Amino acid sequence: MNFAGFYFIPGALSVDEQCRWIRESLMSFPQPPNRTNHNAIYGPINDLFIAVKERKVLVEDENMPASSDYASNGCVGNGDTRRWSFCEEDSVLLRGKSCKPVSASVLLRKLRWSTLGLQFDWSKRNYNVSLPHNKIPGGLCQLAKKLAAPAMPVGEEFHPEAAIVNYFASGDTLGGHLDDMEADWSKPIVSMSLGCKAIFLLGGKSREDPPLAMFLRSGDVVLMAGEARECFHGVPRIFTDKENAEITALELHFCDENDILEYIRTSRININIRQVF
Ligand SMILES: O=C(O)CCC(=O)C(=O)O
Ligand SMILES: [Fe+2]
Repeated sequence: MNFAGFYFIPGALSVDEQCRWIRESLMSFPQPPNRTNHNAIYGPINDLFIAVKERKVLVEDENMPASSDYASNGCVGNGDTRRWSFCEEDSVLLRGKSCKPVSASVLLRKLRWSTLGLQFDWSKRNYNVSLPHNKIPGGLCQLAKKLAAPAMPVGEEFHPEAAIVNYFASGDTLGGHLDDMEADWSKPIVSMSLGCKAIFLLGGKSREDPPLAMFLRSGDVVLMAGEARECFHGVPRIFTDKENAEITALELHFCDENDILEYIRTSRININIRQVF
């Protein structure tokens, strides 16, 4: 099989870099205008990770009028009716809400993806350039340019325009797929692995081609360019048990940050960065 354009760079990220991008993936990447899998149900959610630390719950408030005034109060909106907000769990019990509150920690556990830069529309499977968005954060942009260099056509520079952050909890998988919504396949996808070890399968151009299996550990980077852009790939398994997760260095780093520590012990984060046009 032809795997030209596939690069596996083990240990490309230092432990400090891994910790930085894990922290950003939890605290800043899910922030609006970036969208997450929770948008479809709750609208944009602000400061999810702070709400986890503060043990808050998200509740629906039918009486809350549609108003941008509420945004500054940490309330969140669904479309143009701002109905969901983080509250203290006790205050919800006192108010006797009919709607079941959802704890911020459950929402964090169920966070499956967030999108940075140009927003990917999963329902239409394309980039929706009309959705509000920020540029890819500067530090991530610089890192992606540096990492992409070996897979770039001579004399060209990688321009990161969009990124998808995948969050894997124990038991989560990513089925075999192609990333074919970008205009220019000669540019690589830069894919960073953080947290628990995973199995990555790199198949061929047909779903029937038997895949090559490899482990991806925290700090490993994969580049997919050229021929490899046309190869099916997926993540059938992550390892969350102590012996196989291989995250001891991360655990030591996060020993004073209990919420991150608890999260990463049973999770994998993948950040993949793309040039769209
Ligand atoms: O999680 C990974 O390593 C791969 C992610 C991926 O293929 C994707 O998001 O398109
Ligand atoms: Fe992919």
